[in-house]
Amino acid sequence: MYVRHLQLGSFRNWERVDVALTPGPTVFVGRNGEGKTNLVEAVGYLATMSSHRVSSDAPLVRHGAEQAVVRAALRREDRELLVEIEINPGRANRVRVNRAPLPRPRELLGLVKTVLFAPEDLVLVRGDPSDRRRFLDDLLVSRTPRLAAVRSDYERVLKQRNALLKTARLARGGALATLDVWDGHLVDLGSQLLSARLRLVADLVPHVAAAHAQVAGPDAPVAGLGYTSTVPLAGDGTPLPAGTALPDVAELAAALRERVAERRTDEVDRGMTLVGPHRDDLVISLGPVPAKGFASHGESWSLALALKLGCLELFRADGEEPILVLDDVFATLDTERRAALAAVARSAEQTLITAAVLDDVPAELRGTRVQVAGGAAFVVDPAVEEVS
Ligand SMILES: Nc1ncnc2c1ncn2[C@@H]1O[C@H](COP(=O)(O)OP(=O)(O)OP(=O)(O)O)[C@@H](O)[C@H]1O
Repeated sequence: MYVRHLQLGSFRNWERVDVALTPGPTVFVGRNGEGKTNLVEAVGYLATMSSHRVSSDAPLVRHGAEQAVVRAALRREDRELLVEIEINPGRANRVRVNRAPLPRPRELLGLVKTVLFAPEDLVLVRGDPSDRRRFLDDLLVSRTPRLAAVRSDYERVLKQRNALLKTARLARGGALATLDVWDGHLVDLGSQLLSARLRLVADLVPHVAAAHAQVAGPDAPVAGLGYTSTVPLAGDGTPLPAGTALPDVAELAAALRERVAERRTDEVDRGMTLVGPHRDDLVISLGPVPAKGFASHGESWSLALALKLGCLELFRADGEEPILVLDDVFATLDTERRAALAAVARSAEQTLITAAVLDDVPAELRGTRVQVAGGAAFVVDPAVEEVS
């Protein structure tokens, strides 16, 4: 899949911009603050309907405007796909696909596949569990779009249940009867989400390990993934060996139900839901030790990159070719890692790269260049450049 044309209106610093794109690598180059990342952020938004840099939509709308528009013509095999998104902070976004409005914007999720690697991804290794949960859930939804509803329903149930627990605490247990109903929803949706995450982590393990060996070299310790949960699981938090047998949804639901019952008094005391996938974590390890708190800066970078390249290979194993986005990453990588990433970037159907300094980008990726300057983005014709 590749973006053939990108048009933005009132998105970040762009009042209006139109860029025609081609398959293969494209480098967006320009001085700091010209809007290069904003362009690729919009491409990422097509896939996840969220930004890789901020957690809400408001900063995406140009100062002084009410809404932002992202419009992209994509090509997937021989088919054209036109995606139009109106970003309306504080109100529902509106999405059209091939000019037909989608009843629910989230129906877009899964249609456009991207793998985006950016400096922000260091939080996957060093950040909070919520950063890793978001990574897992975005990937889940992209691979299995029906899980978008499970994810958002779970979040809604959690909110309602937390509100009820707070009331229960204040009213000294008065609202507990209603809590049983919410427990049922929590268990039903939570076990589906948990099961899907465990499956996803198991599927990712071999791809991340292979990508890490490619990026960090064959002598580096093996990168592993595990999952730690508020629901007791066999081997909790330890790296999942390839081919691990996973519990099914019914087993997870029974375990979650039991745990919810055990923690009820604590939950009422604290006025919040203490059990469920919203408290879980993806554990990334390097050899025998967890990466968080142990891995050096360079090792953390390699792991974050391996996670993203693992996603790319996972999509490929599903028969999909996602758009690869590399935002501002080459300048921070050493020679070996640059070469490893360049090899992957060349293999992708489309790779969109941003860089402030062209020389930081490996020469084999510099073919097509979009100069970003003074509120405009224009493709540089190498023939014209040679003459000038
Ligand atoms: N909502 C917004 N409205 C207007 N301008 C914005 C908005 N959000 C961000 N900007 C501006 O967009 C500009 C460009 O941001 P961007 O991160 O894309 O730069 P860049 O070209 O990738 O720079 P760098 O090389 O430093 O990474 C910044 O000057 C920022 O202030």
